Amino acid sequence: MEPFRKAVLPQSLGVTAVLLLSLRHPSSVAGSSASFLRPAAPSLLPRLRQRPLVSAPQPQAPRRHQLRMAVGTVSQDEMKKIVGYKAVDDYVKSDMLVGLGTGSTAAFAVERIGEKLKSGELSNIVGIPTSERTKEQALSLNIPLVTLDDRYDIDVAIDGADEVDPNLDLVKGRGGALLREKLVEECAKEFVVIVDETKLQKGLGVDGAMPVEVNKFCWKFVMDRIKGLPSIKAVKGCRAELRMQDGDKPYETDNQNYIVDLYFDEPLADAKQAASELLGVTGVVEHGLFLNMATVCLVGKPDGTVDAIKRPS
Ligand SMILES: O=C[C@H](O)[C@H](O)[C@H](O)COP(=O)(O)O
Repeated sequence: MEPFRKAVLPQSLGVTAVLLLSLRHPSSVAGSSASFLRPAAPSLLPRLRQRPLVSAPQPQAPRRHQLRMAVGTVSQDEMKKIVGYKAVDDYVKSDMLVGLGTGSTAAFAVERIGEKLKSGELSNIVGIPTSERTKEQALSLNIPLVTLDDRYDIDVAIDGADEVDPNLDLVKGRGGALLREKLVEECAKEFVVIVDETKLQKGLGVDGAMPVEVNKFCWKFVMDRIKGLPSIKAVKGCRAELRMQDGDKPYETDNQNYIVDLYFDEPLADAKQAASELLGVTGVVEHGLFLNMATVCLVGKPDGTVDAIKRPS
């Protein structure tokens, strides 16, 4: 991973230059990024100048370095778009059942599927959305949908993540969709994680909230029990907060549950143990540790290229 410097660049800088460079010198675009950019280039350039077509901002648990940008060329939003489009171009084929993720990065993958269905490049795609907002976006793009109750032979799921460690284990759920995401992504033959480079971490739980979805009933009691779990309370600086929305109202998930966000000053020493202890607490519905699930991670980089990292075997 390249080091980050805290610097803010004008958004207009960069992507145009990188795309022009990529078009003139395709070999300068890393790996399979070249094949991604070449066919899409004529239509991609004008589109990248627009603001991203994502749904209205959702309440998100804060991320410590959310505004951090690498000194480079493309903005964080542009990295998300490039990586979201590439995931669809590389992993989605006609006739597939596709898990549709949630969040600002996954929204670009959904957008690309809609676009390719409309143009006829893809046909007979059926999606399974991981949240109500993804469902709305997919329906607006005329993507046919089913639920897990109808089918669960998912060929590929594409979703963002809040943190990715070197084993491709993840923290997810800062957008509140963790339960449905985990249900869908556990069924997928291929789970493609799409992130910009700022999401790569050496360990899990250190760059912002680690969400836990809990039943509303006796949530304070459940939160206290979570804080007291050996693998949680042992982590330096551990604290727990009920996620709020609009100031003083608890945030509610699509499943009408609450979210307890855990914060730490250092990464979880044993994420597997923490996952198992969390699920042992009555009242915990699901947690945001997605361990041993991702099969590949596509990482959007500040120079407009994409790295593909396979799960270490
Ligand atoms: O609940 C939200 C999901 O887990 C998202 O995949 C995650 O928060 C990443 O979202 P974004 O791509 O907006 O950073």
